[in-house]
Amino acid sequence: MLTNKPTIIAITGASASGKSLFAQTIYDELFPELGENGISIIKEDAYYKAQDHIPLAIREQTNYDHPDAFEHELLTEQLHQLTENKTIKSPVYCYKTHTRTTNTIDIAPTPIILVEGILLFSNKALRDSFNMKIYIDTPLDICLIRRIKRDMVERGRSLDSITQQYEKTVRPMYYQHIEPSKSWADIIVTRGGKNRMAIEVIKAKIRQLINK
Ligand SMILES: Nc1ncnc2c1ncn2[C@@H]1O[C@H](COP(=O)(O)OP(=O)(O)O)[C@@H](O)[C@H]1O
Ligand SMILES: Nc1ccn([C@@H]2O[C@H](COP(=O)(O)O)[C@@H](O)[C@H]2O)c(=O)n1
Repeated sequence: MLTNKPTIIAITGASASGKSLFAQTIYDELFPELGENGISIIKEDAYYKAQDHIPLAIREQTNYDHPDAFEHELLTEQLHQLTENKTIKSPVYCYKTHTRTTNTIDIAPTPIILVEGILLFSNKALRDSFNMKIYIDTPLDICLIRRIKRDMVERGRSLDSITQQYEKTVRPMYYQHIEPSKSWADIIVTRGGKNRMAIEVIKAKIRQLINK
């Protein structure tokens, strides 16, 4: 049971810019002090729309870099529930089948909630849920190299499918929707998930929020 409303910290930026690594590093380094009742991570990717009703070959063509690919209303509603001290059932997404699994994960309210994803600032109601907005600003060519390596190993993709998707949707949507959303950020973090000074600054701010 929380006595104060959670602080919700959004971490956005291009695909493979280092959002997950940045969030996970802050989580791991604060976990010994805060414990599992102190800090949690929510991934925007979990809120990609379910596509069970669409054949797999068609799902492979979906534009996953457009705001309409996400159920942002559900994410906004669930963040609101967390601020009301309620436990949520967060969806679980599968990048191989391009839809949600039948599972959900229970996430209880914690004083600090890190939310990470590519289009967190694209929806006003969602954006207004955040107490702190961080943009990870990594050059797009670096992101592409990281994405190729990651998606081949972790998301079951071929080099051909990664480069086709990159040209068709990932790159254009970055310039249309993600890069302009930088203007909503309170803090811009250069380079990515290993910017040590940025990690220390955010950790210090979180400690201050927890101890006040
Ligand atoms: N600063 C960095 N230096 C080297 N590798 C990085 C750095 N930041 C992230 N990575 C790696 O790049 C890949 C994509 O990073 P990830 O955090 O998953 O990006 P995102 O969540 O923004 O899509 C991962 O394999 C991650 O370990
Ligand atoms: N079925 C899907 C769903 C999403 N993607 C890609 O994931 C990217 C966002 O996730 P990051 O961890 O990289 O931020 C996004 O760029 C989508 O293109 C996908 O390929 N397939």
